[in-house]
Amino acid sequence: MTQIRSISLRRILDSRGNPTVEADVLTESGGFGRAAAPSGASTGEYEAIELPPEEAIANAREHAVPRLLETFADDQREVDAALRAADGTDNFSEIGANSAVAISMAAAKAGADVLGAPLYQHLGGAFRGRNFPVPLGNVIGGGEHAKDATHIQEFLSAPVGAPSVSEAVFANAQVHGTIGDLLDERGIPAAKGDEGAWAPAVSDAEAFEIVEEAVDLVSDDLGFEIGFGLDVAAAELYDADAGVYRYGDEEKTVDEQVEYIAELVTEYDLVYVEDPLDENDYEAFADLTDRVGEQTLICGDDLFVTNTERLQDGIEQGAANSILIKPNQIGTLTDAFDAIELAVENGYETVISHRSGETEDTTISHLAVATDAGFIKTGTVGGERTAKLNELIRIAEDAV
Ligand SMILES: O=C(O)[C@@H](CO)OP(=O)(O)O
Ligand SMILES: [Mg+2]
Repeated sequence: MTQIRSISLRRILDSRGNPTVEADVLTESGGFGRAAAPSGASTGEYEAIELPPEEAIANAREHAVPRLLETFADDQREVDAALRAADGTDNFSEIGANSAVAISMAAAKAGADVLGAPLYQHLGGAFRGRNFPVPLGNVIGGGEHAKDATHIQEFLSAPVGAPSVSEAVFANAQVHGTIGDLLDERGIPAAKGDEGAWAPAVSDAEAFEIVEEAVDLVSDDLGFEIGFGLDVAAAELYDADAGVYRYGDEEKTVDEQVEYIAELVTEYDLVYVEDPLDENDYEAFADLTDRVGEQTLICGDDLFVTNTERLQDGIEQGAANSILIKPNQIGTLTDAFDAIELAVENGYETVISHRSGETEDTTISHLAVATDAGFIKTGTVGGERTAKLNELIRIAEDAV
């Protein structure tokens, strides 16, 4: 029997040292699942609401747990519908998206446990694809993830030519290490940001130079293609009152920003550009996609927030050609699956992603394999990042 017998919720630490919600789900027959909510720093305006963990836990215990005890852990849609019904709002502001996503993911793991299947198999089923995602590895970053570093939030190594997941994961680590050496040679001290990427006090232009050199060196050494991409997180740079993007003292109009990104795509052969424009500017996203969408992936993170309605608007307007999927942005695995399905139907690439505040939870690795995602963005080094990368390596070994 997969009926849920009990749900325990507790506060645990995330990678920034902040409290977050962990859920344990136990079924009647002894199936067990445990999952924890991640947390963003550069959060999108339209994300589901994360409540202070104590409040989220108290509200979920009162409103959601009694309903969930009538559901079955292997019926993910039923579990997630019960979470939505218990919350009663569009954005999980009653029980908190942090409680919701932790319970949703823990229930999926309990369902898999009862069936004796790995999570990727339970979620993906017999007809899932046979591809593995390319890991996008954050190697230099700043923005909201590190003070006094680059304006662009993330420079992402993308080993698109790697023959296997394992080689791709190690390639990203080598790019990260090589950048450490290059910074050393230039006498640039660098601490690390929230996701383990180097956070040197260099200009964006110098970061481009260093990342390009590092991916070329590692690509030559390993003998397969490694490109790179960006998460601009442009909503954080955008000054809505003035209608300009601010890079420190320098500013760019919307048209200049589109031009700047299009030039970067061509100059560096970027394989991926996330949130190059503000989260409310579908039109500029469409303009940029029109210009460079054949050459690269233009990905909506804060733009779409894993939300099917916002993605539908983007599809209609031709804004972006890929979507970042973060289950905690929307609150449940069902909602994340629906967003993936809509994206795939419309030819949008999917990129499954971690948050800057993370735990050892590895659900996103399974989600990426289950849904045949083209990419997974989950950092390069640091225990909460390697937990997901190492799980990906294990899944690849298991799935052959
Ligand atoms: O912007 C992003 O894509 C994420 C993850 O890299 O950052 P955060 O979790 O802070 O929103
Ligand atoms: Mg982002």
